[in-house]
Amino acid sequence: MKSLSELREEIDRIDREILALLNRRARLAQEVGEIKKKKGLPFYVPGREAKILSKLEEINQGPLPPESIRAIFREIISACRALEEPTKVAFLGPQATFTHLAALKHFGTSSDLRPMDSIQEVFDEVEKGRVDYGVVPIENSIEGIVNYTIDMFLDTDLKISGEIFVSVNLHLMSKEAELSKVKKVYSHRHAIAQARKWLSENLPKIEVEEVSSTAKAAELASREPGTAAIASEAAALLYDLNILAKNIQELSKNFTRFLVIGKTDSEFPSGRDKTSVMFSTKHVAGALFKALQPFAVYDVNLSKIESRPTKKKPWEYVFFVDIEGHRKEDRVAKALEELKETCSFFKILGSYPAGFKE
Ligand SMILES: C=C(O[C@@H]1C=C(C(=O)O)C=C[C@H]1O)C(=O)O
Repeated sequence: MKSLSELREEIDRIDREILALLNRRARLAQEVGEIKKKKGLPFYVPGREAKILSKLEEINQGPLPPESIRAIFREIISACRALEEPTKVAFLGPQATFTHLAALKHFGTSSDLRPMDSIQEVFDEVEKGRVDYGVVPIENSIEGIVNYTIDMFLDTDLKISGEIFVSVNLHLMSKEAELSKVKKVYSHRHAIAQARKWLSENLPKIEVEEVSSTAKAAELASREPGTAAIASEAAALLYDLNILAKNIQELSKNFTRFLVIGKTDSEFPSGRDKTSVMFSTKHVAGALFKALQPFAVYDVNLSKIESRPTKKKPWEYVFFVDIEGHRKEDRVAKALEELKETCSFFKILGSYPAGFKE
């Protein structure tokens, strides 16, 4: 068996090799950047990045688990991209919200991440070209759709270029060191709903106040003695709070799904893509059935359907549908073409690499 010092020497040697390889990779990415600049192509190619990650996952033999491989390579890619220019990303702030975690998970720490006060502001920043992309929440696995985000697509021409899943682990945190000192709890509406059972069992008579985000709740709890927040671990770190109870959400498997919005979708198919469309049907019997039939005919799996009021005329609806596959794949293209023919309104919101649910 090798001694401790021998093992450490070998690790140091390997680290030097990794460093040299990382810089070789970075120089190649810079060359790619030069070519893209000359051709006027966007530097960020989400489909290519997703393909790199899934290929590495495929060949990985461990012991590192796939989520570690993805996290490490996300950072490598983020750093390589930043050599050209850090990708500018607006997200629903403040710092340490779950949307911030989603943006970090997708774009890496070498990106220029900018917190915004509202979902509307994230859309505005992208539309005005002040940032390259935006990250907004779209649905939670327990609470369902984020109406505000989905309705924004009625009024914008922005496209979807990515999706991100973040597992929501909610903790009760406070400046206080004991639960008995907590007299009031702050959090976001969704987080309060997800922790309702725990609250009624453990803090039954306590005032609970809704605020705009879990991070805002943590900030308030850091300033007001006798209060606590339900928020993420990142918020506890940022605001230096004690975690008094861990994982107080009702279901241990609780995810929020986020969308990346931009001026274009992800044109480059990654091999594991989704496509989102919105449409309205004519007011005739069987219209929705006819609209969705092409998906069955061309064997295209539908992963979500949501209907929302158009807000123009009462009782008129627009449907939002997510399907598996890229709009450039033959069967998807055919199904979408046929769907379009049956609709009074139809728009492709974008094709993008499917997010990883870890
Ligand atoms: C290097 C490229 O440009 C960017 C950086 C990538 C990387 O570092 O791997 C991948 C895709 C692009 O977002 C490329 O397109 O290959």
